[in-house]
Amino acid sequence: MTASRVVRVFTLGGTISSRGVADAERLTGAEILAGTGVPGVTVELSDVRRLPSSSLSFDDLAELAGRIDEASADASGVVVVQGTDTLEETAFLLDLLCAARTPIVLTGAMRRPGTPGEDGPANLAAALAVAADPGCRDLGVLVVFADEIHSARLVRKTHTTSVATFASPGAGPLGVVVEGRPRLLLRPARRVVARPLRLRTPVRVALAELTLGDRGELLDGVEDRFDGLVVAAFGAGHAPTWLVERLTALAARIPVVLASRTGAGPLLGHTYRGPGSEYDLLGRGLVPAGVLDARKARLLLHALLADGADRSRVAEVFGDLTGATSGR
Ligand SMILES: NC(=O)C[C@H](N)C(=O)O
Repeated sequence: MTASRVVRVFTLGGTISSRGVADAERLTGAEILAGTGVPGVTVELSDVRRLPSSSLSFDDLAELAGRIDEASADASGVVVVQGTDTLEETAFLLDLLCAARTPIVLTGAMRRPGTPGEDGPANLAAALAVAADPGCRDLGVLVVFADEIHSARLVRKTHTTSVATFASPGAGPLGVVVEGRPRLLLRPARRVVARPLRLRTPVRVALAELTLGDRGELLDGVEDRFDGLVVAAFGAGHAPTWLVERLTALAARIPVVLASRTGAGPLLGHTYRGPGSEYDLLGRGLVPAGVLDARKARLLLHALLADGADRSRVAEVFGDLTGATSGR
């Protein structure tokens, strides 16, 4: 008989814990997990927060990252149960902050407990199976939802209500869970950062999406209010010609990362060369987001600056993600 594997579960709240529509009607972790057993897996449970995921903070996640690393010393894996609204961001932030090599799996639900076809129990069971599987070590933080296994680096919430809301656009899931067993299709090449980052100092990083006819009013004074900026530009990294000087001036004051508002595909700086093209903007000191979408680029810039990175380190880390020439 094989020994049972221990999976440590941390709960933060979200729809999976919502008995009703009021915040006060949240279930405890034990209530969420009641009836969701996976053969051969022993669950150890900690209720950490009971919040809608839109109200989770960097401090909440930094504390959780410490607890995950501690728990990973003697558990086979970790499951974080939370709301889906910010799950694509919390997963990636934990990926940057955690040292653990055991599986760290985030999951939640789109349908409240007790509603027809509630998805919480199935998502939880699949997450526990992945967290307990030694074959899922060293994959970075994972999101398991609707029987798919996604990399924190690529996953996005793509639908307001669908139970199949999580997808990795342009890449697809790393694997699937079939009849309770994880099946990996791909392995990520390597970690985004070689060592875990620490949120040592408070920083502010803004994300500004460019839109048709944008005159850039939202960029006014950004350099005085924020320590860094991510611009979600058009297509493969394009801005209107009239914003080029403004973006150049901003990049001279604070790190400015150039990402795409499309939400998928790399930003490498290889296509157009005219004014406002990504080639032009990267030559003016903006840093390419590479394979990261704008939200994840914002989290990486935030974590790097909070860890004490200077501009050259920021350019180096993002440059490594692109394999392309990074900004000055
Ligand atoms: N499906 C969910 O969990 C959404 C919820 N509002 C949350 O993110 O907390």
